[in-house]
Amino acid sequence: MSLQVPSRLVIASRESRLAMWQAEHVRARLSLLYPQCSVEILGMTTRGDQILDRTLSKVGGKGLFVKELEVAMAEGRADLAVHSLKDVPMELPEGFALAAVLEREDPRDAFVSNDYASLADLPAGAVVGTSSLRRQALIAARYPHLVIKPLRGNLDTRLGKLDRGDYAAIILAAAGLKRLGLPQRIRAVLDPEDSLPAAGQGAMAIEIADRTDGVDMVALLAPLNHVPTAQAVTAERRVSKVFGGSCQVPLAAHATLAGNQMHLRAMVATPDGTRIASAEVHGPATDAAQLGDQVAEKLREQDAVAILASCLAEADGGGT
Ligand SMILES: NCc1[nH]cc(CCC(=O)O)c1CC(=O)O
Repeated sequence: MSLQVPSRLVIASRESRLAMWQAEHVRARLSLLYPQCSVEILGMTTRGDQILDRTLSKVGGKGLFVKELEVAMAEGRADLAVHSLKDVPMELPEGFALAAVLEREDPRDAFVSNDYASLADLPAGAVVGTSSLRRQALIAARYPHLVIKPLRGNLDTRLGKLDRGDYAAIILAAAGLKRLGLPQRIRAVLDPEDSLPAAGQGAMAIEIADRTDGVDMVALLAPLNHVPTAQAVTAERRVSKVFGGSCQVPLAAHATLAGNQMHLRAMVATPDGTRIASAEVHGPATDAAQLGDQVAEKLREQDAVAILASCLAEADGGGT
C-alpha cells in the first residue's frame, strides 16, 4: 500500500518568531520527506497573541492560541497546525487530533537576567517576571523574599521588558530560547527538582483535522513522531487532564525515560506556594496513561483537589 502524498500541504502557525521557527522546522522536514509536495506556511494571529494586558488564566487559557488555527484547518485553508504542546488544551474539539509529537528540546525552565546569575543570587524584594502560576508557586515556595510580577507576550517582548529594566530577572522555557538561537540569554537552567516543568514543555505537536479526501495525515506525519517523547507527554498530559488542566492552575508534570522505564513526577500547588503536593511513579513507558492516573491518584491522597480549589477560588475573585 503506498502513501497518497498531496501536491500541496499548508501548515497553519501563529506568527510569533518561535511559532514560525517551529512551523519552518516542520516545513523543512516534510519537504525532505516528500520532495514532490509543496509545503507552505500560513501565518496567523490568535486571540492569545492579541490579549497582552491580562494574565491568560483570566481570559480563557490555552485554547486562545489554537482556535484560529483550527478554524483554518476546518475551512480547508490549512492541513496541519504546529504548536508548542504546552499551549495545546488537554482535550481537542471534535474533529481534531494530535497526529505527531516531535522530539523534545530541553524541557527545563530557564533563569534569564542581565544582573544576576541565579534565583538564589537575587536580593530581597527583587522583581521576577512570570505569568505562569506554576513558576510563580515554585518560586514563592523556595524564595518567599522575591516579588513576582506578571509577564506576558512572545519571547522577544518578554526579553525586551527585562532589558528595559522592568524586572530583575524573568523565567522562560529553555526550549524557546534555544530554538530562537538565544541560548546565551540563559544564565541558569532550573533543576527539575526545584522547578518541575509543565506538561509537554519543550515538545512540539502537530494537530490535524478530520478530512474527506482520503489523505492519511497520520501516516504522512508518522516519520516526525518521536515515540519516547510521545510516551512522556502522554503521561504528563494525563495528569493535567485529571485535574482539569489548563494554565489556570499551578500544575507541573514531567516524565523522563531510561529505555522503556518511565519516571513521572507531578506537583500541584497554591499560587502563593504555601501548599504543595508532589508525587512520583515509575513504570513501563508503554503504560504512560496509567502512570499518569497513578501519579494523579497519589496527588489526590495529598489533598490536590483542595489545593487546586483554593487556587480557582482566588482566580474567580479576580485576585492578582
Ligand atoms: N506559554 C508560552 C510558551 N509556550 C511554549 C513556550 C516555550 C517552548 C516550549 O515549551 O516548547 C512558551 C514560552 C515560555 O514558557 O517561556
